[in-house]
Amino acid sequence: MTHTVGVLGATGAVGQRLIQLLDPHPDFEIEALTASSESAGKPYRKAAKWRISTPIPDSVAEITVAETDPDAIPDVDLLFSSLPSSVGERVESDFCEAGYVVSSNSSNQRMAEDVPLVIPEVNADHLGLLEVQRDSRGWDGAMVKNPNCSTITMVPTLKALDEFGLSRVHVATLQAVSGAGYSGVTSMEIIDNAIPHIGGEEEKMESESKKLLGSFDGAELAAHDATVSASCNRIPTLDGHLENVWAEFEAGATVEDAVEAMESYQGIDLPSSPDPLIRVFEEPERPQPRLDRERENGMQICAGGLRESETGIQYNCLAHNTLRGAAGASVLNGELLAKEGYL
Ligand SMILES: NC(=O)C1=CN([C@@H]2O[C@H](COP(=O)(O)OP(=O)(O)OC[C@H]3O[C@@H](n4cnc5c(N)ncnc54)[C@H](OP(=O)(O)O)[C@@H]3O)[C@@H](O)[C@H]2O)C=CC1
Ligand SMILES: N[C@@H](CC(=O)OP(=O)(O)O)C(=O)O
Repeated sequence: MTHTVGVLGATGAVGQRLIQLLDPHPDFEIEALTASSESAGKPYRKAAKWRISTPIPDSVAEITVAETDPDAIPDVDLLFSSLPSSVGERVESDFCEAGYVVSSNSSNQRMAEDVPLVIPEVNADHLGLLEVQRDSRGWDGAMVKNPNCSTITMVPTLKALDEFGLSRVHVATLQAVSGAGYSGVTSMEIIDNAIPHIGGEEEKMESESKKLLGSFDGAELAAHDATVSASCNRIPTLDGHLENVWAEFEAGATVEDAVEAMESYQGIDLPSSPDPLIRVFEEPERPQPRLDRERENGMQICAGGLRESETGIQYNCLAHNTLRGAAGASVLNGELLAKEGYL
């Protein structure tokens, strides 16, 4: 069954990635695009500075961009939101109140108690929080969030390893410039350089991971009790976040155990979910951003360099930050909402 969809913030970097994924999608048909007042009223091809290497799809080129307002768009089954979080904070709830189901990539409300933060292959059951959300907020619509791109890169591997009793995680990231948006980091700042600070990123990785790995009893969500410590760094790659992880466990785990747990980790049957979810490399120098970010349409999680450290297992992981980590993550959540009958 085909569902009609719209994109809030459609002219932006993540909005364009959403359109790239939704235009050929088997189950979704784009009917509404919104942006700021500057863009509203223009055909999409004029409002958006298209910066993706595949051409702007014919299906959206002539759609008139609407104001980001529930009264300005047609009645579609599902909205994807890639608004700046300050704007999302202000308007996303209005759409939910007006009856829209919103799959959002923006960071606002990710940690709210009644908002499911979901990676479908990790915690699809947390979608049950939508019943709690509808009761508490009196909405006909619903809001589901995907996590931060750095968090998405690491958490599927941690979930696979949690069978050994995850107790402590340290992670250091090497994040691509696209995570900061098209104008986020200037060339003078990043060429021949690395920046050991990304505002708010470490706190997001630490808190979002524990929510994602937590358990939902049908009424409340309990965060995982592992401690997570993150150090986030920007490097001059275009796309693909690479992360160095040190994981500690209550039970012992060998490298062979960890490889087996990651390779055999069961994903989920959704159109955008890869099989296998996690690709584990034997070559110690992989994964690498340039070589591995596009695997499985940019949706696979890659891992490698596994070794037994003094405290547990050390490894590297990588994912495409604007596909698996942003637009693709929202589309996957949309597919899950459709499968679970929320549309
Ligand atoms: N998880 C991840 O890897 C990533 C997540 N993100 C997150 O995704 C979101 C979007 O990021 P990105 O695409 O880079 O941002 P952009 O700045 O490229 O795009 C923002 C979009 O929101 C619209 N917009 C801006 N202000 C308003 C407003 N006041 N009212 C309505 N619409 C508005 C813009 O429209 P207009 O063109 O008219 O200005 C544009 O469509 C952010 O929350 C960001 O933090 C971003 C990158 C990666
Ligand atoms: N902060 C991420 C991208 C981002 O915007 O994250 P979030 O979705 O949490 O706002 C990066 O710089 O790579």
